[in-house]
Amino acid sequence: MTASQRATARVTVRVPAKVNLQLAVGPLRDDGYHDLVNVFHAVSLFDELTATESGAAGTFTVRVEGESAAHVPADSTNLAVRAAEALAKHAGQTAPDGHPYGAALLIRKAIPVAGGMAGGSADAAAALVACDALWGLGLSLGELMEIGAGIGSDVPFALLGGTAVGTGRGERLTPVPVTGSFHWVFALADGGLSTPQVYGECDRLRATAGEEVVWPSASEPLMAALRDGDARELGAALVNDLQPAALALRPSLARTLDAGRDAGALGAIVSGSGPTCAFLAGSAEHAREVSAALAGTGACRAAVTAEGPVPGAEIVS
Ligand SMILES: C[C@](O)(CO)[C@H](O)COP(=O)(O)OP(=O)(O)OC[C@H]1O[C@@H](n2ccc(N)nc2=O)[C@H](O)[C@@H]1O
Ligand SMILES: Nc1ncnc2c1ncn2[C@@H]1O[C@H](COP(=O)(O)OP(=O)(O)OP(=O)(O)O)[C@@H](O)[C@H]1O
Repeated sequence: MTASQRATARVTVRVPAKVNLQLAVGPLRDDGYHDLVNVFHAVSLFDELTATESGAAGTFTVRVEGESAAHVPADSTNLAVRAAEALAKHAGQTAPDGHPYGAALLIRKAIPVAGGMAGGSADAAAALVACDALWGLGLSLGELMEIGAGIGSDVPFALLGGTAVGTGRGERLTPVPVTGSFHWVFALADGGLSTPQVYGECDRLRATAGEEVVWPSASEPLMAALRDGDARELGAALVNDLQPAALALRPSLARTLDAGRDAGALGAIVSGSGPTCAFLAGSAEHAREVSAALAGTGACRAAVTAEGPVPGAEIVS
């Protein structure tokens, strides 16, 4: 790429949030992670990330816009910056013409922060796709997923999208066949929950109860519901082993889940590590009804509708 091409180059990537349809938490490993069976589902709540050449060669900057921007770090701890830096390292730090890789990142945030919907991981995935294109690297999806797994367990799925089973710590993915679309309502909460704290609380609750931790496996009824496109069956099969921990740390979520069930949702579950709650509806119209009813109860900060599955991080311009 020439200096003048560099001055104008700009890549924008759209990346979805996720909800976990089944989050089965297995034993705690020696490295501090848990082995999982994690059925990821990408939904149509999107962050957008634009990467341009940075003013000073070889530097990385980030700016965050959106309602919750104040809660997202705008420095080198931002997961999007960490991902871009990891990609530059993978590519040998400098372009073939000797120009050091760098990028100015702009994130337009719509995914709730620390909400259990993998917003930070989504931005990391978007940065990988955007910088790969900006720098003309042409890495494969598999290569980007491998670099992403070094940033966070949820990052490979944000690249892949759709619906997929994650094993290991959630980074080893197998796509799951799905018929049609599912309609969701997400109840957004005030403030977030820390993922390590929720896993820690899960361990603590299990130890206190003397619960035997079994090796997780994928739920057959869940897989059948996805294959058949059956929202009622899917609603009944949703399961999240982190839910008791999220409820213990944020007891008000029990009221949010009840409010969604009372509003007619086919399934109600805490999304990942929470505190966002996810409700399954039978159609787009039903989702709008559940969303309006939920918002009216005051049991959440706001309710939004979305559908899934949708593709993973993709270049939009
Ligand atoms: C809750 C989920 O969002 C469900 O998809 C993920 O399991 C969390 O994925 P993530 O936010 O990308 O998490 P990471 O950044 O990889 O790990 C953060 C922390 O979460 C805990 N963690 C995460 C993944 C995993 N399989 N076991 C864990 O115990 C560990 O304490 C880890 O230090
Ligand atoms: N680009 C980013 N967007 C959001 N949070 C970020 C970002 N980079 C770093 N963070 C930090 O990561 C923390 C977790 O944010 P995130 O929104 O990814 O949580 P989450 O959705 O609960 O994650 P997960 O569902 O993957 O467990 C935030 O509190 C924030 O300090």
